[in-house]
Amino acid sequence: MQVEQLMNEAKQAMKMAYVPYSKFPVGAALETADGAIYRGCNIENSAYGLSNCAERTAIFKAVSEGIKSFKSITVIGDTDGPIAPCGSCRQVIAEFCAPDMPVYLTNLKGHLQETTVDQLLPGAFSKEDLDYAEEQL
Ligand SMILES: O=c1ccn([C@H]2C[C@H](O)[C@@H](CO)O2)c(=O)[nH]1
Ligand SMILES: [Zn+2]
Repeated sequence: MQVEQLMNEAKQAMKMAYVPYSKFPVGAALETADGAIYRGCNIENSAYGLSNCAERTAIFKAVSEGIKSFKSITVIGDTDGPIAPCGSCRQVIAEFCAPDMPVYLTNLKGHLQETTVDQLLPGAFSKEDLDYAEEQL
């Protein structure tokens, strides 16, 4: 799918954000291997720490429906430059997406930064680390 279309999907998702505390809506559009789109928004809670980011909402929606193969993720917020995903989302993206998968970071001004999963979180802790430790037992 064209990046302009992905940005529009993410922008539509942003409208669904539940952000009474931060008033900072974020939207994400996760493109599956089959070309389907899972939208995600941030969903906050009065117990602030329970808030879920847009990126993780999109990924958890897809994974909960049995989809674990992805082509790209696009994230949008009303930031000065391209939005920066938080550390938790970088780790969750690294869990399900290939290191070379494109990540499109955007904002309402239309700025676009194309990066990759590995660039977002170099040296991510992963399942392979756990597998290795288990082999040593
Ligand atoms: O990439 C980002 C950055 C922030 N947030 C959310 C978390 C919280 O709801 C609000 C302010 O941090 O924005 C996201 O959803 N994605
Ligand atoms: Zn996050």
